[in-house]
Amino acid sequence: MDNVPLLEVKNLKKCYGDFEALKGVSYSIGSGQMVGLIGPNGCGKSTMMKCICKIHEPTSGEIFIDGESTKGKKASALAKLVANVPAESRGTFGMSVMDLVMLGRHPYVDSIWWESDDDENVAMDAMKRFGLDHLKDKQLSMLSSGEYQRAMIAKAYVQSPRLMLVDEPTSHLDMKYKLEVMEYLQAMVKTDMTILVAEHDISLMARYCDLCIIMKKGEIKTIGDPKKVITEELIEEVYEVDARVGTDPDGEIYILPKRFRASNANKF
Ligand SMILES: Nc1ncnc2c1ncn2[C@@H]1O[C@H](COP(=O)(O)OP(=O)(O)OP(=O)(O)O)[C@@H](O)[C@H]1O
Repeated sequence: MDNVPLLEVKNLKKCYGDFEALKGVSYSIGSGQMVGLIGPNGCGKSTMMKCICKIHEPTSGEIFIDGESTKGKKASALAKLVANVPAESRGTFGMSVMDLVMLGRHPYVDSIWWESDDDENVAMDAMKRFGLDHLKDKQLSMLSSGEYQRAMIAKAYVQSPRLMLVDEPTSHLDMKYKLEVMEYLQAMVKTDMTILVAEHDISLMARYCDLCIIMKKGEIKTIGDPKKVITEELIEEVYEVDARVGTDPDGEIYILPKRFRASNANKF
């Protein structure tokens, strides 16, 4: 099924009561791509991800992953296709890094037996890949934000999904760990996984994404190569700020916000 998109979203609508958070969104993306979901706070990025992994049921529309509709799919079957890394919100329960990563194997675990040695080997391999082996027994509550983010991504990785959804992975991280997380995501994309990542750091997205989906108020404004579609005009239209979009000597673009004209702070 070579021509089947890895993810196809067809006329997706999601309402919370009377409020339309997604207003009939359609797009498709291929496999082995890093796709950035970009847009202002509240534009519907997390809602989109929650509909794709069925944390929320869409109000209408349909989603296909690798040609299979998510409608009526059991959670365990869906979890073999799509893994979700939510925005950081730590539970306070006393789970270790190993416990968390092993949770990612649950779609593969027989309902009667506990995880097998194979599951444990997969988890250990993931912890090595993500530089977590020395933290195996550490409580999640004691991890730095960078370590926690790597642990969450390792948990999603051991699900062996075709599609990984990653919501604001770098929001608590310094510049070094932002780059590190993006490098890990890029390494997984090279194994033919598709990653849909929602992020507010547009310069980072422009650098790492093959494609970006720019949203505003529950709709898609544009989809395309970030180096082509991210312009000063687009930033002004979507974010209502003046910004400079420049190109560095390596050909990477960067975005420098300058002014929010309609800010209430002006009346302060
Ligand atoms: N469970 C919910 N019940 C009611 N309204 C919701 C719910 N979840 C989200 N919303 C609303 O839907 C809109 C989209 O929210 P969503 O979290 O998808 O935005 P977002 O683009 O991910 O924002 P951010 O960048 O701030 O994370 C917002 O107006 C939000 O208040």
